Amino acid sequence: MTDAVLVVNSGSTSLKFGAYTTGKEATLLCRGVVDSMSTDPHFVAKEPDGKPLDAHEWGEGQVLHHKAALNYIIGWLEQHEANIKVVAAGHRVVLGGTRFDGPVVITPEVLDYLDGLSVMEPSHQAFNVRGARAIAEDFPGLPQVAVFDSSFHRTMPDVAQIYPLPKAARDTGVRHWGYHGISYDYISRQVPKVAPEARRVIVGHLGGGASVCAMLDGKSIETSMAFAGLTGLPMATRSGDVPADVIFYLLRTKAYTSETLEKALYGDSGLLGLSGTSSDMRVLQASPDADAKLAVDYFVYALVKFIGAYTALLGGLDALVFTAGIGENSAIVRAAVLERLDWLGLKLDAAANAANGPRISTADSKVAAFVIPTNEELMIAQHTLDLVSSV
Ligand SMILES: Nc1ncnc2c1ncn2[C@@H]1O[C@H](COP(=O)(O)OP(=O)(O)O)[C@@H](O)[C@H]1O
Ligand SMILES: CC(=O)OP(=O)(O)O
Ligand SMILES: [Mg+2]
Repeated sequence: MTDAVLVVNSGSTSLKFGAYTTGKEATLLCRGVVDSMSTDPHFVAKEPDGKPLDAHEWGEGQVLHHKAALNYIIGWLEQHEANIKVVAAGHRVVLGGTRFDGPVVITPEVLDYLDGLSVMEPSHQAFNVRGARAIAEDFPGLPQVAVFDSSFHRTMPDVAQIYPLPKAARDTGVRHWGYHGISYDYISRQVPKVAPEARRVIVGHLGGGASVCAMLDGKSIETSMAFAGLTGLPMATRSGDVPADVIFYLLRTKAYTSETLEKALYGDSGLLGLSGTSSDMRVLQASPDADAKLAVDYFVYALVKFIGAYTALLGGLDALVFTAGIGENSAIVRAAVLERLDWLGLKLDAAANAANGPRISTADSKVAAFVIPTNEELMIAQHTLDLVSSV
């Protein structure tokens, strides 16, 4: 049996996992997902290089709760060819609130605090907590750690962490939290390896959820995803920034109720809303449809707008980094963004960009641009090992 840290990213309908070695440096043993948990649950496990290891289906119409999914995963790890004994679990939790600016060992009291934050972040938080609670109930002796997306952004200056609202509204706990911090934490540790001189860095975490982060000396000073997972860049199905006056108009005219509008902003907007056909950048890029092109154009437009603003906040730019699904794989989006940043002295190396980097700017470009694959799971495994071995 190999001892392992189980990394869990527990979402609303999917539960992603990775098993990592213990010891000084975490190394991936295997990973997988239980998908479509409320409609057609199926399990897939893969080797670190992506080779399929195993699969299982529960059947269409079946509902698999987080608890059952985690029991299945832990049982599978121990019993199948993987032969892995889970000795600790690390969870991705999007919001740590004011209490946690770094990873924390999970206790029942910590879980209650984190669950209490779900009202602020409806799309991830409650599901993240549910995964941790399921393990706490069924494997009570297992040490667990929560690693937060919002923690990385607690270095933002005070002025960047507030909104210009009346004190009564601010006193309810409204803050610019920021997200994707586990990914930014990882990237901030990679940047010095490829650009040791770079102090002013902008990173685009462009996945299904997407955001931009301005980093000075590896620390977040601003980020685009704001209070919950809805704001900033347009995303696969989330709107990104939409003015509050538009929201009020849609409610006042009764085009939507607050429930249907929230659902539309989270689930039917962004790339899907603009294209009317797909939330997947790959599909949109390949489509001849004018609305698909509009969706891609808007994504690039919003990205350039944030990069421009963040360059001003940083007082210039040394390096631009693309990461996550779109950032790592879409040469089209990266080229379109860099083309519009020519004024910054950013020069695209087209061949390197087509090969997905790592450096996609030319040697004489004043600003360097990189593709750096993110690794949120490794970051969670490492933080978990650090905390568990120190308790
Ligand atoms: N080759 C590609 N070209 C363009 N976009 C891609 C490519 N591969 C993946 N993507 C985009 O990446 C997105 C998923 O990113 P990822 O970081 O894996 O997402 P998440 O963590 O949100 O599930 C997909 O929605 C898809 O649009
Ligand atoms: C916080 C957030 O939006 O995460 P994801 O991109 O995983 O949906
Ligand atoms: Mg992601």
